[in-house]
Amino acid sequence: MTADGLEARLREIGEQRYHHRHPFQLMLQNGELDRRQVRAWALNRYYYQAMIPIKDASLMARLEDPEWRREWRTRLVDHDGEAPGEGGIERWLKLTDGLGFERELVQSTRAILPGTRFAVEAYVHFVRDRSLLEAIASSLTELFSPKVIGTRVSGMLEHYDFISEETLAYFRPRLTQAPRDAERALSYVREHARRADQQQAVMAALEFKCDVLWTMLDALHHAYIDGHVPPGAWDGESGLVAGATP
Ligand SMILES: O=C(O)c1cc(C(=O)O)c2c(n1)C(=O)C(=O)c1cc(C(=O)O)[nH]c1-2
Repeated sequence: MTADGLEARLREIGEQRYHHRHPFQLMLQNGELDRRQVRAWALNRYYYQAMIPIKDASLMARLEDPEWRREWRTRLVDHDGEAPGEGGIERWLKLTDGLGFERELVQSTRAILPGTRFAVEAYVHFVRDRSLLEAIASSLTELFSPKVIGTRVSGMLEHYDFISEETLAYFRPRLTQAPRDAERALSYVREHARRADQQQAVMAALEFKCDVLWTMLDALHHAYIDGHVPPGAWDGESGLVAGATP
């Protein structure tokens, strides 16, 4: 397959399997969730945010070219910031603050769903254990994130009176960071996946990553929409600051 052919296949995988199609995502953007369900989403997704720089640090440690390490380093800065109080993780905490969560509960991650934990850990392990090409390819879901983020942000602002531009501040920089990161990862993959077996591995890596994101939303759906909250996971009430609207 040519590089263009491979890119077209990758875009097809995203169209079919990315979480923009997940029922929980559709309910979130269409205003069909209650405050408790939106809280559960923010609480669980914190774990993804917190682990992204850890997976990127492990990926970066395997990049032998300083040029590529410099490129990848910006991802760590985007999430961790250059100083305390900055960066994506901190902005995600602004969202959980806005939803009334105590930071201690969020940052401890003790109340997240086991499904969230297993899915996110699987991503971190995949990036650590597979080839560098597969690790980089697994970040390519970001080709599709600006669109789903745009729909999610405008839907949430329209439908939920407990959500504001300020609490959703996490997503604004992602609209420029994600395309930049995805373009770099895509150019790496186009250049390095030449043989058929490499191209198959790249497509499988993207499918795996779509499954990670899908599984995170499945876990939320099962617990907080179907009502099967696993033992030990957030019960919908605890961990809120005194005076937060239930
Ligand atoms: O809101 C979203 O739908 C969404 C999706 C994804 C993604 O496609 O993996 C990421 C993000 N957000 C995100 O904010 C982010 O920092 C991020 C990093 C990565 C990655 O795989 O390295 N994906 C994503």
